[in-house]
Amino acid sequence: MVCSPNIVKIAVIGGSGLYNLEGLEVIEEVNPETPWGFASDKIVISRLPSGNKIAFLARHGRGHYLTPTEVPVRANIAALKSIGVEVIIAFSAVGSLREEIPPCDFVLPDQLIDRTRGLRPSTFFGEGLVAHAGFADPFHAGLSDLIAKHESALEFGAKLHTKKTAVCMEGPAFSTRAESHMYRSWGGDVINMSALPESKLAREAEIAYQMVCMSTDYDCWRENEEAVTVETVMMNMGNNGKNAKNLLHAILPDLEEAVTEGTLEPKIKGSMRFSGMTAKEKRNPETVRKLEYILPGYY
Ligand SMILES: CSC[C@H]1O[C@H](OP(=O)(O)O)[C@H](O)[C@@H]1O
Ligand SMILES: Nc1ncnc2[nH]cnc12
Repeated sequence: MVCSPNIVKIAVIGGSGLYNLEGLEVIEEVNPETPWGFASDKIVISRLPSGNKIAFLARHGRGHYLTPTEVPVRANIAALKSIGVEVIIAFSAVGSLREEIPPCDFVLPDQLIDRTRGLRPSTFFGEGLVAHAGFADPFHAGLSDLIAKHESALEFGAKLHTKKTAVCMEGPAFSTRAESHMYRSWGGDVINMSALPESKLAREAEIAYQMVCMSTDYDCWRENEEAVTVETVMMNMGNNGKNAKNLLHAILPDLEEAVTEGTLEPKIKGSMRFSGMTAKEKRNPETVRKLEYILPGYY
């Protein structure tokens, strides 16, 4: 029997080098049309040993055909929300801006610097409905703590670093050396092209979101060292992909329990309920209708 997909609470977004979850029984693939279009690829729903389900979405599509700027992030988040997702673990290949984060180490950032350039739709709001999400802490502390407990699942001598700052740049070209030095001076620890608007849209959709960064290179700030290339990134993606799966399999039992029992803190569900600013009579009915898809009954 095919179960209803409408109770998949945990999702994984896979980035560069992580295009599927192996070793799980795939139940079905879904591709809902959201008010913001279709997701990057079909969402693959698998059964966990416990009987619970998990959703997987390849950020750039399976086969990696979307640039970071082209990823339909609103559709991705809305589609996950529509199948019941409450928690997202998002994997991302990152450049390291710190000596102590070598390639193959993992990082759980707790802060974020936005260096995207306004090319990506980055909110579900606007067009006749103004609302503001709290985003002081862009990642989920409870999820981060839960993941950090499983550092020992990492192979190849990889370490897991917590409470770091990620920089999200536009791309697709990598940074200049001057930019890389600037990000270090700003306090950036790792850099990618994917943390935004993904984390922000997850917050607007009331989904608990933690990015798991997998270091692939030292970007281009090290004097007299070769700057990052796709070749460097690919070289380390094999080990990182294996460790991503190791980590995921280690955290899932705790994560399933926390999600089932509703013990993850802080609570994200309900955080948008009083976020709206627009007077009822001034709200655009079309926008209200679209928002019903992610925040039913709120506006
Ligand atoms: C392949 S290097 C640049 C690319 O890698 C990261 O992708 P993802 O976050 O999906 O793993 C980074 O954000 C860039 O998009
Ligand atoms: N150096 C880098 N800059 C931006 N995104 C990246 N993803 C992996 N390495 C990166």
